[in-house]
Amino acid sequence: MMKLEFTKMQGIGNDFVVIDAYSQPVSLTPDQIRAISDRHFGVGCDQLLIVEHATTPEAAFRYRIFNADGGEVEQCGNGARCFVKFVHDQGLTQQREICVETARGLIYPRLEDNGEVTVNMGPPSFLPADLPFEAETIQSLYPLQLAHETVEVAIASMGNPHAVQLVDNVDTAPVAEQGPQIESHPRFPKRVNAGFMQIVDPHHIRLRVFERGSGETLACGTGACAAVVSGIRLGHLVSPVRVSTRGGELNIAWTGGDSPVWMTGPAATVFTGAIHL
Ligand SMILES: N[C@@H](CCC[C@H](N)C(=O)O)C(=O)O
Repeated sequence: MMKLEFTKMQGIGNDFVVIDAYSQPVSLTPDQIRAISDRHFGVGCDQLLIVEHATTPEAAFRYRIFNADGGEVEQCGNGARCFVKFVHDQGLTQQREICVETARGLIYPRLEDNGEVTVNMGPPSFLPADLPFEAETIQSLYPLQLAHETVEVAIASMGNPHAVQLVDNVDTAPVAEQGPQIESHPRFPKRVNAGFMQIVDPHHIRLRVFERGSGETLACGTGACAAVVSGIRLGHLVSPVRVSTRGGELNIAWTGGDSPVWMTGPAATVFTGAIHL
């Protein structure tokens, strides 16, 4: 039996089990990740994050992201902010601006004086092949056939794939019914995160996200970036945009084109512990 120490963290209610594999070697199987993530039989989290040594000289750390279903994914916005707080609190670095390696390249989070974290999330992509999404042409909205209706989605990659639809009211949006259908729609061969965005005004949206591999979460950082860049591209939003989720608020800024998306928000430690695997 293995005893594994962990830190439980959250970024506006999107919760994480964070493992330090920088100070000692740790390797987990998908079954172990599912067991730790389980809310009844394990610790419980939306994603498990593993902090490791970088494999490239530019980066100070590498961090790997696993959904609660055990699958490894490319990017995680709320996780990136928790990662920065984690490496500071553990004394693994004194640097406030950190170059971090992820499965989809380098990102640059910065710990602000007020304790919030700003992350340069890199530029978005709207190319179907980058999600991937099966489409013949590049469009700003794509019709998607579901079991009982057709919805229109904007697609965006923030390193990980997102399909965002506009809704009149997020409180009554059919997230539980449509979320799983969109997540596993055959036109998204690697599945997708399904966002439901309500425009409040050009600088404010409300958002719910049914996440690939985790179900609906209280917030999704990359989902917030994808929703804002899609809303700007569709002419509904103007940067910067305040994103209200069920777990809290993020600020997202994007000046268009190949410029990076900037995300600012909080990150918090909930408790530390050890689990026997
Ligand atoms: N909660 C995250 C996104 C985590 C990964 C996502 N479920 C995926 O499969 O791409 C965030 O804050 O961005």
